[in-house]
Amino acid sequence: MYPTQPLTLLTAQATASMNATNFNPSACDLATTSLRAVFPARPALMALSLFATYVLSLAFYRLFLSPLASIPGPWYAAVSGFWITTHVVRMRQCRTVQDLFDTYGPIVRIGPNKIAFCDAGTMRSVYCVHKFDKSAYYKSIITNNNDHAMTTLPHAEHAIRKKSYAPHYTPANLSLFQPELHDLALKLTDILSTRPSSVDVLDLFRHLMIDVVACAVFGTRTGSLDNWNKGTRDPLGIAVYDFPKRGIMRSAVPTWAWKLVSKIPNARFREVCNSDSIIAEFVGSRLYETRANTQAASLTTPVSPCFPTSVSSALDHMEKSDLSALGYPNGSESHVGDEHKMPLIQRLLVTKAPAGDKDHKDVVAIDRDIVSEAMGHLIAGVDTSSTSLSYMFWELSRRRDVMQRLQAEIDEIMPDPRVIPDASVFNKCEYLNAFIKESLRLYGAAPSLLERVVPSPSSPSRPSHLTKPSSKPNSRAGSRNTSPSRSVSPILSTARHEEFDMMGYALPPGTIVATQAWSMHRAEDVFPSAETFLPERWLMDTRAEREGEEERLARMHQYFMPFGVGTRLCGGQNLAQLVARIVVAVVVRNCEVRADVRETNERTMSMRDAFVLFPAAKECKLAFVPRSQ
Ligand code: HEM
Repeated sequence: MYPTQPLTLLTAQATASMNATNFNPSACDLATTSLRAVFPARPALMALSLFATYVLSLAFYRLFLSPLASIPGPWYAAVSGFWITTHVVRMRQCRTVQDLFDTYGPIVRIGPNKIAFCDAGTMRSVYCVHKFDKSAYYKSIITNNNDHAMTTLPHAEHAIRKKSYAPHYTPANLSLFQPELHDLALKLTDILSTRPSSVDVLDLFRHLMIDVVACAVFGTRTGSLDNWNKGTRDPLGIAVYDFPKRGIMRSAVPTWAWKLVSKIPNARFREVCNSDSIIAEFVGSRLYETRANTQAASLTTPVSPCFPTSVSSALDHMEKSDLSALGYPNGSESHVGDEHKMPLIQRLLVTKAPAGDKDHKDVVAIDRDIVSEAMGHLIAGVDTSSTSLSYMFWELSRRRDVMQRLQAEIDEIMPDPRVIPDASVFNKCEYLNAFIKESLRLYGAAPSLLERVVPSPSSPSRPSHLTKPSSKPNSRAGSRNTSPSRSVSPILSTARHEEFDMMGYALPPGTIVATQAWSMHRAEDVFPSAETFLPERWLMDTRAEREGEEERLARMHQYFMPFGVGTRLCGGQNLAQLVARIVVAVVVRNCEVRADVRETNERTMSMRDAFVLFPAAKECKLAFVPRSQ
């Protein structure tokens, strides 16, 4: 939109001036002659100066005339997206945006068309109340050439997807997978306590998470943890690790060139390029197995009418023929309180599979959709959880006080170090939960800008109550709240029928707006000594006045967004938290954690961000010593 505007302006001005003077061919000849005098037979020079004029006028427009011109921020960020891109490439965007907040206040222009803000009220408005669509940025993590929940940009389309998978991740449904999670946690502890030297837990936890997600999503054991332990190559693990790199390359290379690039004769490079198809092949096989098994089961075994509440509601709209073809009883036969464990992929088949003799094309499209959705969960769940777990254990290795307090609490609820309590017991462990929250505050694995787009008046996602006509165009919508106080809750209202008032500034449709957990979690007035790891901050101080304490904790929760916020909240957050509780509890019950500062220290663990967080050294080496029981 913006790039064309200065040119249009220039053309309009040129036409106007031609109309204003009586057009005279001899004057025109004169102009051509003088142009020739300046650019004697040098079309390249002429093109160059036209281009320079275009660039300068564009910069001038963005800096002084754009509707975003009055928003604070460095001039070079307003002029071009190049500056912020350099920080993205250096994997330091989160810190850079934080520096801008420190310098310019809670709303900053970080690109010609991009605004970052750090304010709890505005965050709620954008993500929860008005539910702006996601920006095209998310398309870089598309899987299997198809959308999944994370990459579906329009809010309305996303809501349909979410409905199909969300019941799977309720705490009640996830609790059915506890036996497998307990097995994996004990296997992990055995591996850790028998290693004579330090291990790279980032890599180890990645393998653990592949097993975890595979069990909850595909209902299968991939043996990734075993492969890691035996030093066997793990193709799925490698593909999941490679996928983000492929995404970056894929978004940088045009589609026509991608086929050539992915044929570059280097085995490792081709493996990275093919990571998407390797994962798709694995997930596709699981889907066909699941369908075959459920169809066979319907013919051989009388199926018990057992679905948990959440599943029965998902089944309500299914036709009887759909359900029986897949081996399930129809929705009316299921009843509340029954429990039937099914992996996500099976659930998606139930909710998305077409009735009996649907067109082959429909089946192919639905299968592709299920495969991409399941792949999306694998990609979203593995690196995020393994990074967070790695930082948790790194903190434990250097904070004896935290480790001791945690061990005291866990020893109480786990008298037998090999018997893991139910999730409901962990939910009541105050210090364990405070420890996990504090870890997610400082080391939440997705601390980056969650980009959304100000909708246009015609957008189907645009809430109707946001189209009230009012004040002047191209001006600030009202006086800016210059106070950095984050307790203000600036409800978005419309300045003109196509503009939004964000913290006193009118933003036109198409503006990209975002906040980042990195900054929300480091707001000093909400989290005093924000850079210090203090699990205690999440506990009620019994010596202080109760009302004040409740207010303090509520405010911290308003700013706490490690899993995002609003309708696009992390789909797997309950699984991530369940796994974190089990793994932390089992490991601290069985082992002490140590770090050799020569291999793991502040420098190697310094945070880098490429949407997902990771340590600078891309590894986290820790040693685990069995505790004397
Ligand atoms: C510590 C671990 C995790 C963190 C910090 C995390 C963080 C996030 C964040 C911040 C988002 C929102 C992105 C946005 O608004 O743009 C998100 C989305 C998502 N995450 Fe997670 N995640 C974690 C683990 C998992 C796990 C274990 C799974 C599943 C197995 C998962 C599945 C998803 C899905 C499906 C979405 C897209 C949700 C939607 O738009 O419907 N995540 N995650």
